[in-house]
Amino acid sequence: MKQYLDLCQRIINDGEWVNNERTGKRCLTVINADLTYDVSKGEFPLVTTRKSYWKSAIAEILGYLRGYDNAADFRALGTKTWDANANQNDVWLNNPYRKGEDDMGLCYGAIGRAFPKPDGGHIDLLQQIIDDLSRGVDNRGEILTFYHPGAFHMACLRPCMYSHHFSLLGDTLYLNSTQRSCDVPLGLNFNMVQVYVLLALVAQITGHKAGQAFHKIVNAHIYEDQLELMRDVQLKREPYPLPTLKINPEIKSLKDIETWVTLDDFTVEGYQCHEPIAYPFSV
Ligand SMILES: Nc1nc(=O)c2c([nH]1)NC[C@@H]1CN(c3ccc(C(=O)N[C@@H](CCC(=O)O)C(=O)O)cc3)CN21
Ligand SMILES: O=c1ccn([C@H]2C[C@H](O)[C@@H](COP(=O)(O)O)O2)c(=O)[nH]1
Repeated sequence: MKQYLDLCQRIINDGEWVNNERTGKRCLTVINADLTYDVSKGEFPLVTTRKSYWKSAIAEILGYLRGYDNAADFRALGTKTWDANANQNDVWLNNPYRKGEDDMGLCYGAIGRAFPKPDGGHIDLLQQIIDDLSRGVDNRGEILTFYHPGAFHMACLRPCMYSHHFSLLGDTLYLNSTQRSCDVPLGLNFNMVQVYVLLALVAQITGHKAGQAFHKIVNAHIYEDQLELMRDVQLKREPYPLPTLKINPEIKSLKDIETWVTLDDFTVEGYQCHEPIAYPFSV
């Protein structure tokens, strides 16, 4: 929690104003932040200085792991977070590749579960990683990437947290996740939860202990219409102790994640938080 609040404060103290063409808004911006979550110690990084919708965050990462490319599928899992990007952005609405209502196009899991090969066909990057890790192999390139510049024109948004690199040391699994662009008041709330859950889940289904997750953020920003709420409300609050996350131990394979896992398989214990803050969202 401290590392999150420190980053927010750093943006306010040292950030520079940058015009963003896509959203038409200015963002107070810093470059480079490194956050660490110790999954082995159960340090679940849930923001306590406002109500944080952790179920929505877990639904997003489950949808990515399932290879979803449609906001309706994300809603069925329990999150509306893709509705706006799929259905309210004029550039995407006028894109000839958009397949209709709720389509997100070729991004996130739609790439990671079926990465197009230059010589034809696809690779299921996640399945390959799970297979390797399950037999104790780390080939030093266990990288789940959602980043495919050749598909950007066929997607509603480029992936923000675009790479997840798993490593095995003995029987402990580590994760390095990289994010190119980060909406600190809204997105990062979710992204911290997602990095933690990704390591915990993959460790569980591949039969390893979870170690640390390292989260690298390149462009960390606060939109101009979010600044006052962050500076004058959220940062004035004292954080509470971190809660803990429990994952159903019956989740044992990628197939389980793809077929029957729901948000009921995740519980958060001891979550004490301040009042919600409704930050404006930029489409
Ligand atoms: N500008 C922007 N920021 C983001 O964080 C973001 C995008 N766009 N587009 C793609 C995804 C969608 N994500 C989202 C979208 C909406 C919320 C949001 O509205 N959160 C509210 C309510 C959450 C709820 O009720 O489930 C929040 O208070 O956290 C958060 C993350 C993260 N990403
Ligand atoms: O997981 C996510 C997804 C998106 N974001 C934020 C970061 C930016 O504010 C926007 C994306 O805009 P770009 O113009 O494509 O950078 O969404 C996030 O923080 N976390």
